[in-house]
Amino acid sequence: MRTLKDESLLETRGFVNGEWIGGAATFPVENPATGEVIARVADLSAADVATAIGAAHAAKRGWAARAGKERSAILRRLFDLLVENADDLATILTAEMGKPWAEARGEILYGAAYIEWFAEEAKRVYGDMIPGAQSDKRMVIVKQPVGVVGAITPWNFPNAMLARKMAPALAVGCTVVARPSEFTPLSALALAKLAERAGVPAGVFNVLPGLDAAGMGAEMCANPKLAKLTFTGSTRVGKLLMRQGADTIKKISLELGGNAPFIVFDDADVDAAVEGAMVAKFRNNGQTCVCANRIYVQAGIYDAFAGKLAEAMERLTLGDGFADGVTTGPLINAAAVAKVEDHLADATARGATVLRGGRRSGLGQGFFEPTLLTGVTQEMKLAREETFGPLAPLVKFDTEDEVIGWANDSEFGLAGYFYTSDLNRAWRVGEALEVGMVGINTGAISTEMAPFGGVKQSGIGREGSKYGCDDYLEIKNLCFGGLS
Ligand SMILES: NC(=O)C1=CN([C@@H]2O[C@H](COP(=O)(O)OP(=O)(O)OC[C@H]3O[C@@H](n4cnc5c(N)ncnc54)[C@H](O)[C@@H]3O)[C@@H](O)[C@H]2O)C=CC1
Ligand SMILES: O=C(O)[C@H](O)CS(=O)(=O)O
Repeated sequence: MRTLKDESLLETRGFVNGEWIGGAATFPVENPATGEVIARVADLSAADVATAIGAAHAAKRGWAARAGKERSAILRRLFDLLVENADDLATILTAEMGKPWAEARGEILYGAAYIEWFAEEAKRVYGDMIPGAQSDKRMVIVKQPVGVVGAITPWNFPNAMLARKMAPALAVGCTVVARPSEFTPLSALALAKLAERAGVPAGVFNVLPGLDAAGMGAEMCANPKLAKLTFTGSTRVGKLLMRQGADTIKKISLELGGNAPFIVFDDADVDAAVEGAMVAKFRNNGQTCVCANRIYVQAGIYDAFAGKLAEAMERLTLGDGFADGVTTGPLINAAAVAKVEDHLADATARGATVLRGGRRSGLGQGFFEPTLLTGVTQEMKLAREETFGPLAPLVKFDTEDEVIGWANDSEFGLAGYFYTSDLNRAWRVGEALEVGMVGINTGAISTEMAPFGGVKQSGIGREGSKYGCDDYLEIKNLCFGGLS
């Protein structure tokens, strides 16, 4: 790994109640581009999670009692530290996750933007005053932090997905026990290191790496001192956590899998649609939950779009994320490559044609060539399941009604995209797509300023935006009577 300006940011211990602690053992973190072990990290346990929840529970009263402006100032300092250390944080992120360094640095700034946003929201947790139902009554509606929050996060955005959770939680006065993906714990531990430096008090933000994901998650779901669980990851695990939390009626926020349709109508600006598809499909090497998973192109422009997209894909340069000029890194692991190959094999066996790519790269185990497929149909796996990799499947359609029916024919409903020059169609299709977020003539929809989340089996709740604190607050009615 590249040398860090501040080597202390490469932290391998867990952070519990303001202390850096080791585990009974350690586990390796590998660079997905090279297979090199870049660090061995403390393998904490479900028992350690219980200890951390106890510490977070003990800390919550004092943290909630601080003025929002005080919490705001600490989060603002954390934002400043993230920006100041963005280069080192990007190096750590690229080393453990594989995305190109420039994209990793962009993620650090994206995660920091959530912290900046909620540093401001910390000062705006407003309530209401309701006139009494009787003349001697007045009702004051206050919003209070839910308490201890468990956060379980994925490997594909190891900084931003945790920042998107801990920022609103801390802003409103909650405390957090976080468990990052075993593939990418270092970015979360570096965030904890900077949170400590920013003045986040002991017990308020805890980060516990560990291999026993199931046991650590089960402890969060069962522990009565934990009020809420927030999870980003697969729909499979989200369903499991929801079931496990039922016994204690855990409040839950879920950011789960996607299967985004990307629709190009005959009246679209084809060049703009191609650029949008390059962003929506190949950002993070196709490893985002809002990636275009299906690309529907209307018959009149199908051949033109396919040819231009194939040409644009030549700009993608596969390689080690630390190498200059690389736009596309490795997939996270062998299982991810196997899923891409499974979807590709199923599609070609059912009649799809590989226009470009279609095989592993000679660069190493995690590298797969960005692939363009034509002749794809709804029956193929890659139209029904989330590929989470660099497959661009083109499906030809004839009418608007037909493509909306296909786009909505999914148990997922996170994001969708379409290109058109017809304003009436923009409203019709935007309102018809059964998703939480729609890109209209753009492939880039993610920002801290807008609510992020989905419908159907893509999740519950929204992250970011002026709505982003709601999931961390309870509403209480203070009813004053006997007034004269
Ligand atoms: N909606 C969204 O914002 C996002 C959704 N995702 C989805 O996540 C998936 C890819 O990310 P992965 O990390 O592979 O997902 P994953 O669901 O396998 O893992 C996510 C996290 O859950 C943990 N985990 C796994 N099994 C668990 C269990 N039984 N109990 C508790 N925790 C458990 C993992 O260690 C990891 O930290 C894709 O489906 C993708 O769509 C990923 C990022 C964002
Ligand atoms: O897929 C994810 O992990 C992120 O939610 C994608 S985004 O927020 O960068 O769009």
